[in-house]
Amino acid sequence: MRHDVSTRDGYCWDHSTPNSGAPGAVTSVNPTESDKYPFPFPNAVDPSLAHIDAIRVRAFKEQPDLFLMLISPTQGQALYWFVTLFKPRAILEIGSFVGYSLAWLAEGYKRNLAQGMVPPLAADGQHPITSFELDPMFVDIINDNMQRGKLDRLAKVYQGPAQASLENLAPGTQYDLIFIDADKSGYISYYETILRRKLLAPGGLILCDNTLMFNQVHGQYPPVKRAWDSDTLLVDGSQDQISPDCSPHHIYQFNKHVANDPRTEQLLLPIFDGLTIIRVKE
Ligand SMILES: C[S@@+](CC[C@H](N)C(=O)[O-])C[C@H]1O[C@@H](n2cnc3c(N)ncnc32)[C@H](O)[C@@H]1O
Repeated sequence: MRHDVSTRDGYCWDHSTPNSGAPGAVTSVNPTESDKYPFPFPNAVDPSLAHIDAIRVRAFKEQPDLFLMLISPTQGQALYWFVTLFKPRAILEIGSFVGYSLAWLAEGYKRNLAQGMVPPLAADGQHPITSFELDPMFVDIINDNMQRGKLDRLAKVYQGPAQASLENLAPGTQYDLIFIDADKSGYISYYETILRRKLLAPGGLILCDNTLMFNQVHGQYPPVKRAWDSDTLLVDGSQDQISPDCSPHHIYQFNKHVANDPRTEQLLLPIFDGLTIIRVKE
């Protein structure tokens, strides 16, 4: 399975395809090209965190058609850095799939715990990291992956539609870091609910994935030959126009919504498929 997005779309494509089955073992998207032009930077992923790749390898084996729903290893490391830099006490993820990004968040939290940078785990068993996932089958896989990685005491996944889960959070619940990576049609609503319900703690950050949507959200999202729908991962080469129902359109609307919102400020980091950081203006 090859994904040659890098050359066509001009991306720094770090979502190489695992194929050996060994955690951390990845092959480049285009071995010929990378042999000719070796990547001139240090390893994208800290080798001491390579064990997290076991989740990616497993997803590639068990859900090959959905594999590209995962954030990339570099993005995973970016999440880890956010957690270890900002030391959030409570984290929320919206859209978990098999728990790959969740594992990066949890590993960051684990490091903060070990260094005494966050309070010890609550005696009542409460988890510092909460994640929402719609698909019950994925919830089972996430639980298994969290147990395998010994992260199950840190992160708990709740099954159900994220909008309802957000509405059901107890009044006063707040998170220092919220990562949004579920259905793109829900982004504006999740963002608005977070602000309306004051779910973001003072000084907190919202991170949103896929805000470049594979180069399809620039300007007026010009016609493309390839349409990406993140919910089904459908690649439809016959499409000349992006449909108003598809993910690039939703992300375009979301980016515009956030850019025009005087309550917040944002920064789009062009890591993999775009990661937007949002904070409330003080
Ligand atoms: C892009 S994947 C998440 C990938 C994950 N963050 C990672 O990188 O490891 C999006 C996930 O959101 C879930 N999802 C879609 N619609 C949802 C909804 N309305 N509520 C909760 N989860 C939803 C999908 O089932 C899918 O597992």
